[in-house]
Amino acid sequence: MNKQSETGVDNAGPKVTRKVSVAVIGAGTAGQNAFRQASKIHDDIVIINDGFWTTTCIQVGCMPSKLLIAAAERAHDAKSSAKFGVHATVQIDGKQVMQRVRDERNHFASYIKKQVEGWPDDKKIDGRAHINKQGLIEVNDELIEAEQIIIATGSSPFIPDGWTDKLGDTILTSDSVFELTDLPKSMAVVGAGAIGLEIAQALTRLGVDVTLFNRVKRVAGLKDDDINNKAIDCLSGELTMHLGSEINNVGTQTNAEHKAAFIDYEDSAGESKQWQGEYVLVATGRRNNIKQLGVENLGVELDDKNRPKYLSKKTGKIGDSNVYIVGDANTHIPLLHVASDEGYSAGSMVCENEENAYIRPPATPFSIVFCSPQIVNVGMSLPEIQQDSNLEHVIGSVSFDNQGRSRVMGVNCGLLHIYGCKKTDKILGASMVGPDAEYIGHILASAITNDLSVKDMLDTPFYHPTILEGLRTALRDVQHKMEIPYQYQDTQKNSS
Ligand SMILES: Cc1cc2nc3c(=O)[nH]c(=O)nc-3n(C[C@H](O)[C@H](O)[C@H](O)COP(=O)(O)OP(=O)(O)OC[C@H]3O[C@@H](n4cnc5c(N)ncnc54)[C@H](O)[C@@H]3O)c2cc1C
Ligand SMILES: NC(=O)c1ccc[n+]([C@@H]2O[C@H](COP(=O)([O-])OP(=O)(O)OC[C@H]3O[C@@H](n4cnc5c(N)ncnc54)[C@H](O)[C@@H]3O)[C@@H](O)[C@H]2O)c1
Repeated sequence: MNKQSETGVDNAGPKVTRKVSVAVIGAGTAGQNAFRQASKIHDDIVIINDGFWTTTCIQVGCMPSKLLIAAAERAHDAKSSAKFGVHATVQIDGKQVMQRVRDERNHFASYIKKQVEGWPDDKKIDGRAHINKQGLIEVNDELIEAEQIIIATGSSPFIPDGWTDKLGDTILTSDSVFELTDLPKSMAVVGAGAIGLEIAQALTRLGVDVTLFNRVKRVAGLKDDDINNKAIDCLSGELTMHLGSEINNVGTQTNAEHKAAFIDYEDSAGESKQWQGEYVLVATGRRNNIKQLGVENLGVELDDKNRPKYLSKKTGKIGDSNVYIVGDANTHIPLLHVASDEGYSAGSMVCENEENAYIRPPATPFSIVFCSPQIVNVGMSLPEIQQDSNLEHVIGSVSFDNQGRSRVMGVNCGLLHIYGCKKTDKILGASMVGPDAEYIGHILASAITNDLSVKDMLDTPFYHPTILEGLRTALRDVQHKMEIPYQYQDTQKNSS
């Protein structure tokens, strides 16, 4: 990877301190997997990481957010049990809630720490890497020449220009919110993507006065309008949302000796308003950590959104170079299981027997937002399907508002759309808001990955009474709309 030796240009600068077969930059999920895999073959390998060695997912991402949601669900169940004739008094100890989030997070982190501690010290470098003009990796006082480089530098919260200064210590992101030692009284959450929705609802359920802002009338980036509208409908019962609002200014002001954050915004009707409260959690998206890294010095071209061009979605390889960009760093699908698979594949690719490497196929697109009811997307989105005129599609649908088991459990709000292909009897994709969506999503993802037909799925048993029977109703609707007469039986309509 040393451009100096390729070009023959003499470099009067510092000398290379080590030469390695493989350098992994970033020790999150993707980087650690790549390192573990590549270490099976290569001994001259190095992994460089800036910050904690325990992964974003465990430290500030998936795990602490789900721990907060777990507490919120307990509070919600207790508070909403009166309709079952069960009356409970709920007292929320904010300090204990936040302490458990961190204690359990640290418990998960300790396993990763232990693994990393087991790696030889001379293969780990704690520091921020930069790739210099010669294509060499600069980190601390080292200059490393690597034959192959795996970049797994992850992503960071995006904060709109100037907000950090204007909001001072009232600003929070997902990197800092889980470090709060107590639950605040009030909070604005800006951004109704996965992060904003999950945290806003959890904190609301824990008694925080939360106001959620989003500039478009959409939650969780839903692309199917009916599902989006249903999600807004289900969530708005307990969550104060200003969707389609435009934030014009943010800042702090002192009222009666208390410092408060404020947000000046125009609501969706165009009326100017102000919100005031204790904290502003900025959840306006994440950006890949690549801009400052110097990847252009390795010949990697980035597009105007900092996405690497010529990226193999299977392996993270960039064109025919010896550079791999995996996990959130490549922005392809910034989710944990994808980072994990991509790291594994890149780690296998840099091994000598590349041809025999097991490369996991790109996963079927699949995402879950753990708000309540959950939001799930699987396979192709509706706009993607609609753009392809060859895909003759039908939309099978089921409402969970009156679905048997959902109603029994008091979680009956939701809608599932399954996009079926008329020509092939296969499932193209699905979008859902509703109870047990995480399980329904997994079944659909498995069906798409394994190329099952709608008939195959309907020939498998659905136990009664389950929320999953709703999936069967939607599949039957798909089959009915496909108008494949030999498959559709009127009698099947009676599901319970
Ligand atoms: C609040 C939150 C909740 C989430 N919930 C979920 C969820 O429920 N399910 C899900 O699938 N996904 C979830 N995600 C996304 C998931 O956490 C990420 O997709 C995943 O952790 C990315 O892993 P990674 O290995 O690509 O990056 P990371 O784990 O971020 O690792 C990157 C590492 O590289 C280091 N680094 C960066 N630049 C340099 C440099 N120049 N030199 C050296 N080191 C560097 C970083 O410090 C970091 O240690 C969530 C994310 C957040 C923030
Ligand atoms: N359950 C999960 O799988 C999970 C959970 C959390 C995070 N994640 C990952 O983290 C990524 C980032 O999540 P995210 O929620 O931060 O980003 P996102 O891009 O999904 O959502 C950001 C939201 O902020 C809004 N927004 C942006 N700028 C705004 C502004 N100035 N004013 C008002 N609204 C604004 C956008 O319209 C969008 O709705 C996700 O794409 C996902 O990959 C996954």
